[in-house]
Amino acid sequence: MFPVLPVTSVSGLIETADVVSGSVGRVLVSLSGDQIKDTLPIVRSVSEKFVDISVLLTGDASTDELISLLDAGVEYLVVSEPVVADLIESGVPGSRLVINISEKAGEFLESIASDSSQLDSNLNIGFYIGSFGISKHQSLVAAGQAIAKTVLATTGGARFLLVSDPSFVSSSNAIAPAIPVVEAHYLSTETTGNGTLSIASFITNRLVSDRVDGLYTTLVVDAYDNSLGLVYSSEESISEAVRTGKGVYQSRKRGLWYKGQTSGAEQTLLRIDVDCDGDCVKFVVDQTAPGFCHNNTSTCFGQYSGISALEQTLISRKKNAPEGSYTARLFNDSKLLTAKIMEEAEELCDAKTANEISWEAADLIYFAMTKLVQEGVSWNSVQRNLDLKSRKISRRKGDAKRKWQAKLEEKEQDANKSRDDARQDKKPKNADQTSSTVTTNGTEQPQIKMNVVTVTPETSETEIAKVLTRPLQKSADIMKLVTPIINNVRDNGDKALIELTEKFDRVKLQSPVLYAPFPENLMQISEEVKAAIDLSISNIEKFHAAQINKDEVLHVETAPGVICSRFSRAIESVGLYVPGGTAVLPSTAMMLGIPAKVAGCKNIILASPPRSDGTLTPEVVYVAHKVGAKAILLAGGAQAVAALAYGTESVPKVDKIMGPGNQFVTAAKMFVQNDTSAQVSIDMPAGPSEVLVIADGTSNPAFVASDLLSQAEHGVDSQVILIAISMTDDQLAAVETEVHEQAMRLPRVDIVRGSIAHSTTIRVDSIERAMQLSNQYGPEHLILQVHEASRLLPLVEHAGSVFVGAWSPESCGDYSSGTNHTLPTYGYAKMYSGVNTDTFMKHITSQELTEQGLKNIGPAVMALAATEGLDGHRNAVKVRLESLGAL
Ligand SMILES: NC(=O)c1ccc[n+]([C@@H]2O[C@H](COP(=O)([O-])OP(=O)(O)OC[C@H]3O[C@@H](n4cnc5c(N)ncnc54)[C@H](O)[C@@H]3O)[C@@H](O)[C@H]2O)c1
Ligand SMILES: N[C@H](CO)Cc1c[nH]c[nH+]1
Repeated sequence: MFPVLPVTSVSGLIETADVVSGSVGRVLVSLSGDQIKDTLPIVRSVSEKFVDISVLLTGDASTDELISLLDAGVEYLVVSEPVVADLIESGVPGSRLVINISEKAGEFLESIASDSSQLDSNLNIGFYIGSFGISKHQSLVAAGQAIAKTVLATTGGARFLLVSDPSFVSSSNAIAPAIPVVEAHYLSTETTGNGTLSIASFITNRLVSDRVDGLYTTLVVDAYDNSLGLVYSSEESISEAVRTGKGVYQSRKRGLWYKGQTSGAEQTLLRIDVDCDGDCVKFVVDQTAPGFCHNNTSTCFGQYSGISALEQTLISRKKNAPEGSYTARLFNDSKLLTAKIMEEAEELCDAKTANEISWEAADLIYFAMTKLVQEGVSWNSVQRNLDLKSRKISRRKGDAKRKWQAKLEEKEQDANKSRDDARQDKKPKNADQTSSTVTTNGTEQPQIKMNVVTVTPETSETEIAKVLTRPLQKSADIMKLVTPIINNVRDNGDKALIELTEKFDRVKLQSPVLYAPFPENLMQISEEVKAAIDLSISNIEKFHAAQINKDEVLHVETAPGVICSRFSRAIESVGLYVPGGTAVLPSTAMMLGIPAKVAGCKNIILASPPRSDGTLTPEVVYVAHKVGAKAILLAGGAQAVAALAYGTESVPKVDKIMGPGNQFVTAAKMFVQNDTSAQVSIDMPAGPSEVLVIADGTSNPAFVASDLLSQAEHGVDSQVILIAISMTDDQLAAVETEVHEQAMRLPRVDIVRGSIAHSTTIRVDSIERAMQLSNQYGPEHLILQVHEASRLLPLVEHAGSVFVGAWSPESCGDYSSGTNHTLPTYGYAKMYSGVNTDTFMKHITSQELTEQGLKNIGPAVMALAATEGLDGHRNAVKVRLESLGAL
C-alpha cells in the first residue's frame, strides 16, 4: 500500500507528478466536472510516465465523464455515495471507487456502528474523509481509529481509507492502515525544509522492524517485478533514496550504501511501496547493466530469463551485433522485420496444439521485441500500456478490421478446398466429423479423433504426400536455439552446464556428474520393478549378443595370394542419452546400455535430465549400474549432448553419442556430428515417437486403438497413422470409439489430444496399397494387425521395427521382448537402422599379399594409378615388382 497520497489541483498535476515519480508514484487531483474534458490528455501522458492518478471530484459530473477518466487511466475516483451507486450500476467495479464521506462522516460512523452488514455490498470500496467533515463530530484520530477498526479490518486490505489533514503525519501510526492525503506543496523529497514534510518520513512512519539492528527488510525489484535481491534500509538510507531518486540502502557492515557508486551498476528509483503489515519495504528500480548482484548477474538469483533476458540481449545486440548476422539484418532492414512480424502472427493464428501455440507466440514476441528495441521503446512501457488498458471501463466492440476478416475467410476457403480434395468424393459418411462429441462418464466431450482420408487409385501423388506429412519440425529455428547452448558448454564447461540445467530443468546442481560406483541409496527400487528390469535386460542382452560374433574374423582370398579380412572393435567411449523431459525412460537406458555392454565399450557414460530435487530416477541409476556405466551426467537437452561431445572438467568426452530425444537433443546431435573439432559421431536422428498401424476388418478395434495411443501419449509432436484396409464404416467407427474411450482414461490425455490432432486414418482397398503407403512413410514402428499378418513381412521396405499380429503390442518392443526401441523417426527409417550392437562397434579391414598376390594384381594397380595421375601410388607397386624381377 502507498504510504502517502499527495493531493493537488489540475494546474499542479504535472509538477507534482515529477516530484513523486521516484518515490510514492501517485497523485490525487481534485477536479470539478467541467475540468474533466480538458484534463484527459494530461491524465494520459502523466499515467504513461508511471505515475498513478486518482481523482477527487468536486461538484457534479455525468457518469460518462467520470468513466472517461477511468478509461484514460485514472486509478481511483473519489466521489459521493450516490455517485458511487450510479457508477456501480453502470458497470464500474467497486475496487476503482472511493466514497467521499467527509460531509457526513459522523453519521456514517454511527450508522455502520449500529449495522455493519450494510458494508457487505461495497466490499472493495475505499473511503475518503476530509478533516472538515470530521471536525464537526469528533477528532480526526478518533474517527480514523473507528473506521480502521470497523471498516478496514473486515476486508483484509482490499479497502483503504484516505484521510486528508496535514496533522495526520504525527498520528499516522495511531490510525494505520489509513493513508494520509497531504497537499502536494507541503511535501518534499528533502529531509527537512521550510514548512515542508519529508516524503521519506511518511514511508518510515509506516515501517516496523523486527530486527535487533532496527533495519528494515527491503525487497528490490525491477519494473517487471523481477526480484533483484534482498537488502536492508534505515531511515537515513530511505531519506537518501528519496532525495537522490536512486537506489540507496543500508549495508549491515559498511553503513550507507549508494548502489552502483563504485561499480557503475546504479539504479534509478521508480517507486517505494510498503507491504501490508509494514515489515518490508519494496524498492522498484530501473537497474543499470550489468545487473544488481555483485557477481555481475542481473539478479542475486541468477540471470534474467524470458522477456527480460530477451530484451537485454537485443539491446546489447543492437549496440554490437556482428555485421552480417541475422539480428543485424533485422535491425537494418525494416521491411524484413515487418514481414517477419506478419509471418509469425499468421503462424500463431494457424497453430493448433498447445506446444505449437507457445512456440509460435514466442517467435512473434521475439520479432515484436526486436521492433521495440529498434525503435527505443522499452518492454516496461508496453507493460504500463497493458496495465492502463486494463483500467478501461468502456469496451470497444472489438471486431477485426474488414481487411483481416476478408483474409481469414479466404484462408478458410483454401483450407476447406484442400481438405475436400484430399477426401475426395468417396469419403464415408460420419468418418470425418472431427468436431463431433461423445458422451463419456455421463458428460459430453469433444471426440478425440483422427482425421480420415480415403486414398483411391485416382488420388494424386501430391495429395498422398500431404496426407503422409509429419508435424513440421523447424530444424533451422531449432538449430538457432541450440547453437548458443552448445557453444556455451564447449567454451565454459561445467559452469555453463550447471547454469543451463538450472535454466531448463529448474534445478541448481553442485556437480553435474555422478561417478560409479553409484551409491545404493540412489538406486532403491521395488522388487517388482527390479525383476521386470532384470527380465528385460536378459532378453535384450540375448538378442543383442546374438548380433555379433567378436571372435569371428572375416577372411576372403579375393585373388590367389591376396587375402582380405575384417575384424570388429568396440567403440571405446560412448555417451548414452536417456530422455527425461515429459517421461522418465529407464527402458531407454537399457536399450542403449545393454548393446554397449555386449559390444564391449570401455567407457559408458549416461546422460539424463535431473529431477527437480537434483536426483535421477532410481531405475535409471540401477540400469546404469547393471550395464557398468562409469558416470552419469545429470543434464538433458542440447547442453548434455554438447558436454558429451566436447567433454568438460567433469564430463569425459565420448566418441559416439546414442539415444533418442526431443527436437533440441536431435538438433544438437546433428550439430556436434558436423563439427570436426568435436570428433564425435551419432547413431541416427531419433526424434518424436511414431507408429503406423495397418488393420483390416478382422482386427480387434481395442487392440488397434491401444497401439495408436501407446505412441500418441509420448508427446504432442508424436504422430500416429492408421491404414484401414477395406474396413466398413461400422468397423472404423468401432476403432474410433475405442480411441476416444481409451484416451479419456489415460493420465496423459492432454498430450494425446495434441498428437491425435495431427494424426490420420487412411482408408485403402488393398494390402498392396497399404504397404506401398507404409513404405513411403517409413514409420519408426510398423504394426501389422491383419489377417495372416506375417505374409506382409516380405513387402516391408522401410520401417524401424515391425510388430506382427494381434498379440505383438508395440509396448513389448519398448520394454521387454529383446528388440531395441531406439529407432529412426521422421522417415529416416529409409536410410538408418535402429540401434543395434553394431551401432557400438566399428569394423577394421586388413589385407596380406604374397609375392604371387602382388604379381597378380600389381599391374592393375599401376594402370589405375597412372590413369589418376598418381605416380607415387604406381611407384609403390613398381619398385616391388622390379625387385621381384616381374617387370
Ligand atoms: N525414437 C525413439 O527411439 C525414441 C525413444 C524414446 C523416446 N523418444 C522421444 O524422445 C522424446 C523425449 O523428449 P522429452 O522432451 O520428453 O525429453 P528430453 O530429455 O529429450 O528433453 C528434455 C530436455 O530438453 C531441453 N529443453 C526443453 N525445452 C527447451 C527449450 N525451450 N530450449 C532448449 N532446450 C530445451 C531441456 O534441457 C530438457 O532437459 C519424445 O519426443 C519421445 O517421443 C524417441
Ligand atoms: N516408444 C518409444 C520409442 O519410440 C520408446 C519408449 C520408451 N518407453 C516407452 N516407450
